[in-house]
Amino acid sequence: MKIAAGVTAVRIRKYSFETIKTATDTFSESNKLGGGGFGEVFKGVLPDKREVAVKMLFRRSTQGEKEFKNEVVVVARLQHKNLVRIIGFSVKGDEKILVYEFLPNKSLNFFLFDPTKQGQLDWTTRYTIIGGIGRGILYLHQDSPLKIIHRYLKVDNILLENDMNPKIADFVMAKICGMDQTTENTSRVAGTEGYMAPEYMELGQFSVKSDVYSFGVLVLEIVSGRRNKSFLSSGLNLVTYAWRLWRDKSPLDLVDRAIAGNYPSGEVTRCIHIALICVQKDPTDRPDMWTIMSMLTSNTMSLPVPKQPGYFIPNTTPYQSTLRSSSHFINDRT
Ligand SMILES: Nc1ncnc2c1ncn2[C@@H]1O[C@H](COP(=O)(O)OP(=O)(O)OP(=O)(O)O)[C@@H](O)[C@H]1O
Repeated sequence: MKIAAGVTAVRIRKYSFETIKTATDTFSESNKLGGGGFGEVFKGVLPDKREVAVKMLFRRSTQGEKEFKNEVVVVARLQHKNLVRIIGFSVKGDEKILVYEFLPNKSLNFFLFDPTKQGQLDWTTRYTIIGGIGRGILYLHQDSPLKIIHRYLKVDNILLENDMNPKIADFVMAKICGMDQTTENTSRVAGTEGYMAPEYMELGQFSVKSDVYSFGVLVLEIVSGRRNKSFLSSGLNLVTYAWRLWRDKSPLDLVDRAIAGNYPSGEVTRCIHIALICVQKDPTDRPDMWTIMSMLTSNTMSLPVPKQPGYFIPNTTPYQSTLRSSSHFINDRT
């Protein structure tokens, strides 16, 4: 398959199902890297000895084919240091498979939330990861041949290279928008609890600003080493907790104990400040990714005072929702 991407043509290969089956040792449990709402991921070795990650979409998923084509078409056209690279795909009947470059460090969650590995993420590494994710999103929103809203940003979808360079993965939910299009609506709200902007969960409205919201949550998680949804203290999640600390003028209480005392307080405070600007309730108050990146890279640019953050508790949803796993949220609105 050859798909034009701006001036560059991107080649992705179609593999036979047998090749993929052999590469993954018949999708063996020992090769399984993980799985979520849309499919399972296995490590594989191609006949040319290249290590790959093979994503097999769930067969019975009614959205399978659509999501599959979406991911192939979208990812094949994207080329950036902070986006995972697609190598090929395979289709056999109902089986739909995507083949990606393999990243040996797997995803950010394996480091961030594991007490034995958190220490490997010193502040400099965390700051570099934040910058890389931001550059990846900026490329999607503005610099790539297409304007793309990812809609599925979360630590589990941030893969890490050996040098800890982050790469955004999982484009099953990605949406290509017209360059002048600002907001879209969907009747099928899907994503991960804790990362979805309130207007997306409540009204099905998504835009680049809903990705900005997810970026803000990611930054708070990277700074604190805690998951937004699992961190509940007296009814607070990470976003509301960070906001309260900010208001009480003690934002640094948020910082992960694994890096206690080992960070530049000014830079960390600025990151928390920027994250709170990203998670503001009203999407029009959230700056675009270009402005966010300018804020991150300049120490002199003045930052607005963040307004109250937005968040949404799925249990209060007025319409039927389906949780495919504890955190995976799909909401078909009628
Ligand atoms: N290219 C890759 N290289 C190495 N590991 C990968 C790669 N792609 C995915 N993985 C690992 O497989 C796991 C499962 O991937 P998957 O895309 O199903 O993500 P998920 O976030 O767990 O699920 P979902 O996105 O469907 O909710 C990831 O968390 C990651 O650790």
